[in-house]
Amino acid sequence: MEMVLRFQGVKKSDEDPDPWQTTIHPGTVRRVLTYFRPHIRTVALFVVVATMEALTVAASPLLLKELVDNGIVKNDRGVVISMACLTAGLAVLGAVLSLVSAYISGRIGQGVTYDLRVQALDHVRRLPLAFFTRTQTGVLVGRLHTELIMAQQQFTGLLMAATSAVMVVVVLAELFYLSWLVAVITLALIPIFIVPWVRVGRQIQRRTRRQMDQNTGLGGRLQERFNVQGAMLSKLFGRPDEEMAEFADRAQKIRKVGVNLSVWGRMAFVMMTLMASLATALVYGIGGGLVLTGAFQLGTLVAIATLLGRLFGPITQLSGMQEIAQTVVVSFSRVFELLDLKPLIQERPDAVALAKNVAPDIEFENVSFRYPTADEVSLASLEHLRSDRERGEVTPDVLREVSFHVRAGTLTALVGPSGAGKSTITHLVSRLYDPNSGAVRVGGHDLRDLTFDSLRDTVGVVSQDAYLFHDTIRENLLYARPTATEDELIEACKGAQIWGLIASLPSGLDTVSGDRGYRMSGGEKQRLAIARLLLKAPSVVVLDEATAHLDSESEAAVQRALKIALRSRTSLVIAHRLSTIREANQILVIDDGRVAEHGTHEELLAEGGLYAELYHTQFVKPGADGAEPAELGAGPGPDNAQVVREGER
Ligand SMILES: Nc1ncnc2c1ncn2[C@@H]1O[C@H](COP(=O)(O)OP(=O)(O)OP(=O)(O)O)[C@@H](O)[C@H]1O
Repeated sequence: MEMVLRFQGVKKSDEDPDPWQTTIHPGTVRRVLTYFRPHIRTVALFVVVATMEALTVAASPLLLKELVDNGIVKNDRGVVISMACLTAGLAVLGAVLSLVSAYISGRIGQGVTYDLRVQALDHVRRLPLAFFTRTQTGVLVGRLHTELIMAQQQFTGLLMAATSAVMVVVVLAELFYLSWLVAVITLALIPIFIVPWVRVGRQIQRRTRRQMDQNTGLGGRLQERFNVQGAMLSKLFGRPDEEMAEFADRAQKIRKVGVNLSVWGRMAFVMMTLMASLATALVYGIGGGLVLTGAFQLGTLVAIATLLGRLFGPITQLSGMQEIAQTVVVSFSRVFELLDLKPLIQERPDAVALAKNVAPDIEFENVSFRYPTADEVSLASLEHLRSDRERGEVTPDVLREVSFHVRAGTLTALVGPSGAGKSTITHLVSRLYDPNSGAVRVGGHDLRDLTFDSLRDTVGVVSQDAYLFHDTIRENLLYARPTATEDELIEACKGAQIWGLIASLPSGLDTVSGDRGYRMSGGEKQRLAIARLLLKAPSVVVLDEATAHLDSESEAAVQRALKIALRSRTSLVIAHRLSTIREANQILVIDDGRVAEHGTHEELLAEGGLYAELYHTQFVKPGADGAEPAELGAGPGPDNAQVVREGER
């Protein structure tokens, strides 16, 4: 049976739907409890300390009774002093125990959420690229970070409420011991105080969750708009007034819920104080009368009044327990949702490693592929913009029955119209996706039979727009090989034709690069990526040549760097430069997800098919007799660096 947690009575008109109104699947609570198992000893210690704390709290009213009845009333100074000292001692002990229990409950709460956080981060790290292409980064970060912080706080609150449960039991037992009549009246009156309190608690919880959702939403939006690319896009295309209005609207909602929350928080405090005062008045009113009639001793009255003062805090805390528990379970279940996403790409238990330092061949055999649907790889709640219909929509095959063979140590160039499937082919070689049918083989092994480590070591990728972390150039390079020495780093940079630039920077390799550091040009970034590749020294290179216009100096430098990077390696290059295409051992012309033609430059030109057409319309400057070839997708540049043929390697 499914348990549906619904929080009724929320004004929804101008609010987003409440994501906390969530269906909890059977077994979720049990699954949350399994996270306690490793901390069971700490939980046991917590119960012991919480019980001791409750006993110290409960003992002091009895000492006060003794002080009044046998000290003050009987005029015995010794009893007064000793009971006062004992009460003070107990108060100190109670305070120490309270701190200890807060520490232990904090440890349990943090421990449980630590386990969940590490597990979730590890799992998300393994999810396929398709998951990240679909998911809104800000929302994912919110789910993994902000919401878990909230879960942890609530979790600690839940444990503190458990202390309250022990306290309520002990205090009620003592009340019955002192006067069963007062105890019964108290029990009867508790609901009158508790019902409004529960309502207030619920409002606070709901608003806290809404505040968190709104903060996460705004955080995600800021992250998207204020990174360098986002900021540039919004400066070039943005509609500043509308965007500002949207930000202001989100900020306004946060402000509104914040004001609301502070009022409800104050209301809780006022109610608590009011309840304690009313209870004290009631006890002294009724109990005072009983003392006058002789039914009660004065000490008993003082003890009961003190006890009641200590009952309300724990009871109010307990009354909010259900709401807190719901929040914890919902928070956890939102992380479980992520954990339950099965990575489409998995390593087989019997996976084998490829031989190291030997350039393998690459083979595509009848490979068909379509990009996975949103339902297959991601969660609706992390995508926001997609409709249910779109989520299940199956996209058409992007590759259809693709077969080709790249011999070991040779260069294959992929050319073809935009959207033909060239990048998709390279994605399959690095196993970012698995084919839907057919097989991709490297060194004779189906990629699905290889270990992730060995595939990662074997295949090196240089993309068009190489990504750099916001870190020093050194750290960005060491990412490829953490053990590289200074000399090896310099050697790689020299090979990639980027050392001249790095050496001229005041901080050299320690210059911070990336979005917020030293901004490298497209050509420089690609050469740094080539340096990273040289350090990694893979035996297969997958390269997407930059289409961006490079000045002739950069162009020549990139070509020289490539010449070194591709030497003795099996290479698959999405080629945009004529120099690369001409020098390739094999050219594959990709069109509409198929290999339309294959051969060398000369063979394909002679064939007079799609390649010849592409060559004449895009490779050769139109309109000029005997025109010089231009670079495909790049501006004209000297063809002074040649990628070596197999024989020259
Ligand atoms: N993540 C994705 N999800 C769904 N479809 C995708 C995805 N990535 C690419 N496609 C689609 O797959 C097809 C092939 O794309 P691909 O990037 O492989 O083409 P390409 O030949 O490399 O194009 P270009 O030269 O413009 O980079 C295109 O129709 C594209 O829209």
